[in-house]
Amino acid sequence: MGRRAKNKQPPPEPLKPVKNAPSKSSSESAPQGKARTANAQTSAKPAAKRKAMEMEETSFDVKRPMKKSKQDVKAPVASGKAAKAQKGQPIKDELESSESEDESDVEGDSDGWEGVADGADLATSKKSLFQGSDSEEEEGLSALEEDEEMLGDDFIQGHKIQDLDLSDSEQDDEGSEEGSEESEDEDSDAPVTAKNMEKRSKALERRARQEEQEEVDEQEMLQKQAEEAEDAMELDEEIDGFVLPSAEEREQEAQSGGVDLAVVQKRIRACTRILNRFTKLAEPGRSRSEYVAQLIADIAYNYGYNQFLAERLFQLFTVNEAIEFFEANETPRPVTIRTNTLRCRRRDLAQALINRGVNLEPIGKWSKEGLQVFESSVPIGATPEYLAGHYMLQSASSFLPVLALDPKPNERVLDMASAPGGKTTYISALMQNTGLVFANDATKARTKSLSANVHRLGCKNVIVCNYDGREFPKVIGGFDRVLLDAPCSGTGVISKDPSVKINKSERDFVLLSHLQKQLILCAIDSVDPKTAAIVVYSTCSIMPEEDEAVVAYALRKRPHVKLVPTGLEFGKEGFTNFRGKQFGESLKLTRRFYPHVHNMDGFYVAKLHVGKRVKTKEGERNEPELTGIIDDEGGQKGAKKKGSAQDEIKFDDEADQAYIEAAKRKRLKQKGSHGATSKKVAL
Ligand SMILES: C[S@@+](CC[C@H](N)C(=O)[O-])C[C@H]1O[C@@H](n2cnc3c(N)ncnc32)[C@H](O)[C@@H]1O
Repeated sequence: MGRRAKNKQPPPEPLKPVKNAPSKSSSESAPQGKARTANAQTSAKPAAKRKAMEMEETSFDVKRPMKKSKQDVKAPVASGKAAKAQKGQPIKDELESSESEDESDVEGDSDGWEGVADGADLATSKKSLFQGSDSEEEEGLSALEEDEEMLGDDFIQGHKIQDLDLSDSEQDDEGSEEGSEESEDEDSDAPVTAKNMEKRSKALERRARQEEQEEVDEQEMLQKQAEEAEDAMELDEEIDGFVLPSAEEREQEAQSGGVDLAVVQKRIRACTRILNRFTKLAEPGRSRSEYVAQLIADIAYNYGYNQFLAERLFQLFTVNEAIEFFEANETPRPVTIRTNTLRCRRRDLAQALINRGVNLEPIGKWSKEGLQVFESSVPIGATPEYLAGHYMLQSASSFLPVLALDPKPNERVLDMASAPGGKTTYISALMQNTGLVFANDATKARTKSLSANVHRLGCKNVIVCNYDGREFPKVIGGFDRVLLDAPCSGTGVISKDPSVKINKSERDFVLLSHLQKQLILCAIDSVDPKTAAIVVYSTCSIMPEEDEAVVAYALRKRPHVKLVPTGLEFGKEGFTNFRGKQFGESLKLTRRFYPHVHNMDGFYVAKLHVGKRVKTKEGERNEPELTGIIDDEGGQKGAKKKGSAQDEIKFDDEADQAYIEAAKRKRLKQKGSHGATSKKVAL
């Protein structure tokens, strides 16, 4: 297939739960140590109807080089099929042949959306999709030359089908038919006349189609129920002779370097089932916590997490949901791009990319700029359109904080931690290149890619700067809006960066949470106190201590700040409490996004309204002390600059007392070894 790349996942369907088609790896064939599907039955098939509806709602007008008749247009509904049809084969044939070609590629095919191929295949595909995303011109140009060679008959044939799917005019026709449906139905008892004959026959056809669909739906439902009952029976049989290992046996197992993955996966299924129906299925005398401990240990082993993180993540969900979450982290999320509206319109970009052999469709009706790429015969990070700044490779979830921020033309906006600039350039575009965007990042090296993106996308209202975010508002303040897309642990993006599975410890979460608390207060203090100002706080972590705990802290420390609705149409409510920690009812207004629910990277978004400042009793601001810059990997990088705003800041939060003590001890120790040099604090 050469440079051809595939991304067969369904698009993000944030409004309805989405289950990823699981990787159907069998324990026999996968290599030892590689994470495997433990609970294939937890994944559901995506519904073709839903996809088709979404596509109709969000499709746009793309020119059709070879227009088809209206009948021809009816058949293809889902772009998974359209993707296959790129080679010019009739869609049905292509689907059939694809099923026989690749057995592992199954779930969802019958719905018109191909399931996800095995993890390794997708990982490779995704890599090739992104090839050249560093904007290396040479690679981009050679890719272009290859592309031009590819634009032959296949391209034109594929194009016909692609266009049919995306046609607006067809949609319009459908729309007008829909609109007249009611009146026709009302008249259905009236005698047939020459005048109403056509309408009546159309109405009958439509009704027949509807009934047919209902029948199909019912059949599918019955089939699903039967499958579930069968699965349940199989599972019950499987756990029939299941004996939970004792603590000693677990210990022995660990010392011997672990057991066969097939055994571990079987145990995961058994423990999940037992925990769901504990009183009926548990062994007498064994406690729930014993099963939970075994399940967490097995999850860590099967999916390759350290025990600490597996446990922390497990605690966020119900048992079944936890398995779905860990499973979802084993497959990449859909590849998405954002149209740079400063340079082009989405439909023109779509047309240009389709002409190059890219199969895509709108991301969903919640975004006017997003496109999901299903398949591409060219590296999506090196097309001429990419190099000309017509789009940004950007994950769907990272659109969300900017949508919540909702920047307006002519405003002054601060993007406090902005490199490499996905959100900055989006903000700039929404402001139509007016006003001012301060794009700051503490890591100098990263400001290079930030500047490059700002230039490539033609953002003329952006100023790039390189400060520790905690130096604001001393550097400059009075902003209308501030985005703090905070440095975080990345627990939401494990499918993208699997190193998170093993390189995070308790200490990282403590340090990050502390830095995030410092940054959010500085973000709040950087807005103009006289105007109705907005701060959006976001992370690509799903850990409450980096999300709700940080926002709750800011609300406590800044009584003039209130949470407001994010304005995002989907997402789960933020936690109001977690494992004994109370965050407050208003935290419901914040939003959580999960890979297994929304088919996006895990993300957290909170929108804060900053009112007039109230002085505390002491007439002082309560702010935490500086610690150091945390880089993307969560490592400590630097320290505060001498004489900066934070020199006077005192930290006084009881909740972090233990942390302060530890920091003091460390500082004293450092002083001992480096003399009196370190007024800079580096923990
Ligand atoms: C999640 S990334 C930001 C991604 C960016 N908003 C985007 O959309 O492309 C977090 C960024 O925070 C920066 N950072 C880390 N510590 C910082 C600090 N103390 N002040 C400002 N930025 C910081 C990192 O260099 C990193 O680029």
